[in-house]
Amino acid sequence: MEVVILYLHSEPVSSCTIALAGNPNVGKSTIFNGLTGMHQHTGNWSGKTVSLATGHCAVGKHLYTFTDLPGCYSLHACSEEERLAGACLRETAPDGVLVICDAVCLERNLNLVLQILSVTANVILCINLMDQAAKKGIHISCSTLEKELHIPVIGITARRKREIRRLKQFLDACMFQKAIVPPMLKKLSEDPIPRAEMASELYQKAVRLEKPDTRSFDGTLDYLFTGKYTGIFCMLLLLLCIFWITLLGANYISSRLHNLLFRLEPWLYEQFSLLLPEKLCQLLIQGCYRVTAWVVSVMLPPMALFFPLFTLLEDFGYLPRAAFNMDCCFSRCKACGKQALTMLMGFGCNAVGVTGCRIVDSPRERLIAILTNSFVPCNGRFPTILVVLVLFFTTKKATCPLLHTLWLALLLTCVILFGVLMTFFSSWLLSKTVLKGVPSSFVLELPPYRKPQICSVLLHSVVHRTLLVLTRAVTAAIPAGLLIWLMANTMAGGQTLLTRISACLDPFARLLGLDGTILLAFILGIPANEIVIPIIIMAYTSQSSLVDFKNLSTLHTLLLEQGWTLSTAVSMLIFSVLHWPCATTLLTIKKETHSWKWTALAFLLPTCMGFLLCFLVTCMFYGFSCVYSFGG
Ligand SMILES: Nc1nc2c(ncn2[C@@H]2O[C@H](COP(=O)(O)OP(=O)(O)OP(=O)(O)O)[C@@H](O)[C@H]2O)c(=O)[nH]1
Ligand SMILES: [Mg+2]
Repeated sequence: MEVVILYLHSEPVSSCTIALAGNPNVGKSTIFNGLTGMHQHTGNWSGKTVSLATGHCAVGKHLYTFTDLPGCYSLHACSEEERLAGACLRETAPDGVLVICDAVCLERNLNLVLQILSVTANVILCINLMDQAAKKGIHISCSTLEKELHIPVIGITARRKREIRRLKQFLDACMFQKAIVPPMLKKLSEDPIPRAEMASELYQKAVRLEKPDTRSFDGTLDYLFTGKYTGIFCMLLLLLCIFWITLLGANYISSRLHNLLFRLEPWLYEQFSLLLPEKLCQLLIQGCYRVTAWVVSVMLPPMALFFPLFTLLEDFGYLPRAAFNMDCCFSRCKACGKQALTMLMGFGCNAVGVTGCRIVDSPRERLIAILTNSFVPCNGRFPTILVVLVLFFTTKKATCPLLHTLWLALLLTCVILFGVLMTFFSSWLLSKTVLKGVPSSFVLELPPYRKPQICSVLLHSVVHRTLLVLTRAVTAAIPAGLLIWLMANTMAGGQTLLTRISACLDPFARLLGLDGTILLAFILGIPANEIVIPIIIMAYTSQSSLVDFKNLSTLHTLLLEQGWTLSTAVSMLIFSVLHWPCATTLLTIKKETHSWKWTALAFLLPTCMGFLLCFLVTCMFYGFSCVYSFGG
């Protein structure tokens, strides 16, 4: 067969659309972010991108619109992501398709390239991860592939900025040249068996292996991280380390930030009082500002540390190994092992975890994953859990701060494990009742370990992820602060409105080992969980606005005065893990399930379980106290 490469020059147009397609985890979103300056989620595991994202970039005289597609192994829709990617390529017919391949496993990736060629000829092939291939002694000849496939081919390392610039220039040079794919090649690409043979043939021609890939390092790590006994142990150890480092750092930053923000308050009050009436000043400063300052000082430091540490593990390729370790537990609950990944995403933010459930293919299992995502506490619930742990489960005078934080991290790990166990239990419960069915089989790809990009992880996690969550929390805190202030300052029948509502809720809350104020704080905390503790403090104090307790022991005394006991603290911990999801998560659940019925179940399931467990624990404490007093 005579090979003729023919690029037809078409009329230059000022704008064009390019879809980024490829197998999962080959660096499509990394390239998309590099080209458009956007911040799509990247990480070393398959299936992060679950919906289409669009971004723009100008090169020379042309404006390009890029679409980041979910990763797919084939265009024949087996999963929701594959259906979405296939539909985008076939139906929206972009001006060009930039197919990204992983240089380390090119043969498998070429199969999709050939399949895309049977749909469109406007294909540009980008072989990414050339740095990883070079490390493994894999040499790829782009010119051979160009000659064989009749399309432009470029090899890059997307993590390097200059390589992205090179890709832009390359795209601009090729986009307005139309490649003619020989009909023979197109025809062969349509049939799966000849296509696989052709992919293998192409691979043999274009790839030269310098040394055999022994993978000893990856093998040893996998032996540890996925071993029958060592896997779970390593997982717990890593979780403990993450919490320990987070708590150590957060303690220090939090207290400094707290001092700074609360020192600023009198000055702000003075400035505002020059311009506004006194009541309005109180509303703005003692209402909005105090709650916001609390949320920022308590929430920002742990998030700014937890997110980067978690992302480093994600970038390294650990997350799918953790999912692998938890797979058998999920399959025993008749749920999908991929749910472990969405559960891990839920630690950062339950709303993100719920959207991530799109990676679960079976609709039944996806619903289970969505409904149980809020059983693991998100970052917003950590402050409440931490305050209770510090006040009721640690010694007041810590001789060694390092050990004290380690003990606290251990307790926090136990609370998280409780959340994980409840996820297993509720998944099992759902699969035995409203969502009966057999667990589907699925393939979870364990990616190779990759060195994390420390700088970009820090930048991405701190600047984008942390600020995003914080902005959301602050947006909820400001109106909540306003509402709390108004309730605490509106008198009804000789009592403040806040006190009256707490009194109404009190009898029911007592059954759960809590009190009316705590229950009200959780209800008012629906917009953002992190404002629960500030509301409790405010309601407990006789002052008309949120107090700034100078240190935690002042708070401890305040809580003891209000009748808090060990039973209250345990119920508080249980209820912090098991209660309704926040407003953002509920809206996301509605968006994902398109059903108010499932959204209501997502609200009721953790709430009812929380009520039940709190009630049982309270009965137990009551029983113990009766026996003790009888014995005494
Ligand atoms: N070493 C190295 N790592 C890279 C390169 N390009 C991407 N990565 C890493 O590969 C991982 C996957 O990148 P993503 O951009 O999330 O991949 P994706 O194809 O969008 O993945 P899905 O959305 O899950 O299909 C990330 O950890 C990136 O940091 C590269 O050129 N070299
Ligand atoms: Mg992606």
